[in-house]
Amino acid sequence: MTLDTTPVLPNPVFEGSEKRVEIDFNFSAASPANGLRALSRGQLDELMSLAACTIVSSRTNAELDAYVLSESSLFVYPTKWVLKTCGTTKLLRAVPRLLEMAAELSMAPRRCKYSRASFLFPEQQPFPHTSFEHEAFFLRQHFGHLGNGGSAYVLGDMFNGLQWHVYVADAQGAVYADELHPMAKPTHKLEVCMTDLAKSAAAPFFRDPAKSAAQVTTETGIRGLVPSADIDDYVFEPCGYSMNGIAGGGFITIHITPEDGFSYASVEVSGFDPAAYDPADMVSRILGIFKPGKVSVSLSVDVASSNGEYSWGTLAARPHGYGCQSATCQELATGGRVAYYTFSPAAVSFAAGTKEGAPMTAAAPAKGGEADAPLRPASPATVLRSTLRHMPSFSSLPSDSDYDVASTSSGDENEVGSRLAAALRQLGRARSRSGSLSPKSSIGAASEQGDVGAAGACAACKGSGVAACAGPVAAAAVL
Ligand SMILES: C[S@@+](CC[C@H](N)C(=O)[O-])C[C@H]1O[C@@H](n2cnc3c(N)ncnc32)[C@H](O)[C@@H]1O
Repeated sequence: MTLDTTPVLPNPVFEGSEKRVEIDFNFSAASPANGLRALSRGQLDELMSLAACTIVSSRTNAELDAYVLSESSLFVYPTKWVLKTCGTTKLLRAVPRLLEMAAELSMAPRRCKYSRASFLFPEQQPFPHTSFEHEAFFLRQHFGHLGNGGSAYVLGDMFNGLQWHVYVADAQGAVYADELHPMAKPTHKLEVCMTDLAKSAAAPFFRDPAKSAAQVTTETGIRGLVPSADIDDYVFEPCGYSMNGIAGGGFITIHITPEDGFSYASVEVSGFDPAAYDPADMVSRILGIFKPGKVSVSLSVDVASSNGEYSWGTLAARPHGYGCQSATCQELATGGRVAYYTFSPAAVSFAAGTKEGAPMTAAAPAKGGEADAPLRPASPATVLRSTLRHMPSFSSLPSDSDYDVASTSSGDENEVGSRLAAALRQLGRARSRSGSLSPKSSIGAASEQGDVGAAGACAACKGSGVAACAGPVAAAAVL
């Protein structure tokens, strides 16, 4: 008799990995002075229900309104909308109605950026989050009139760690820092996604009725990440944690799924002066709290520097105890750039000469790491999830008219599904005809555009023995 040794994951599982959309709007003379902040609570509730989540609590200051959601967070500035949701939410379904509500305020979109890491359970996502291609085409239907129609990129290593997906469209095309209105500032963003949290690090995020959310925030070290922030924190029942911290025009937002088997945590630090903190130090402190087995770090800025040099978007040091699996830089067609890194303690083991497949005993645990830090070979379940996550992307695409998914916010999903199926059949035919990348497609071209060589010259990975490194990060990474 053969025993089936495939590990069974708890059911239901929770998809921690978030989808995030950031839309910048233009004011007009007829717009209210507070712009999008004039949207009523009823309107926000309607939008959240389209995205399939609810508002749990809120904080406000002179610059923005911040909402903790049942699944992640919403930030509303006068001209900027940032919605981040996880689970099986339908984030993009809220976009068409948001654009209608903004039009009623005489505001039109100027820029849209959508980003997300790989889903842990992609097969559970609802349309249009069924694939990055579906998401990108959905976005193109609504923002394709901006600038070049939008560009879509996939960064990172397909086999090791999460990949990072980015769609961006900007009415102005490439934007340079020295062309910005004097009052306007580029937005700098650090996003850290972590999986396989150490059990001891995940434990405080299971609800203890004797502890307040504020105690959890302080005792875990979360409060110390941005000490000046006004914090709105929430511990879910029986587990799960979300927080927003706002300070001036910047925010930190943290979301934690502590369940063993699919543990996940994300930390985003956005909108602060880039000189206010060192991203490498921030990453180290975050890893000290969560002690994850896998880490991805995205550093992005939304405009290009005038001379093409960037002081932001590189990590000055590799996190202690972690090795770099991949380092990729993507200059955005709209100006600005995204640098994306994946780290894992395993990479350190390889660097130390541990044989593949042998039990891993990492020489150096993560900063503040403990004996139970998850330094272990991938389990079959992890490999299965990784395989699902890395199903191949399209290498050529049907035309927009073949793929009209603009009306899906209220449309018939079956009909949309049929149209998609037809488009996919056509894609299959086109693919077998050409067998190569369509020149007009930017999706799936990340390795051409984003990876900057493979000569092993990446300072981040030098000597680590990592085969998957995309190469040097714009010659600037000095990990
Ligand atoms: C707090 S939210 C955080 C989402 C975030 N993207 C993440 O996973 O890091 C998800 C966590 O809360 C738990 N949870 C409990 N009640 C929930 C609810 N009503 N809606 C969403 N998540 C809930 C989930 O099981 C999960 O552990």
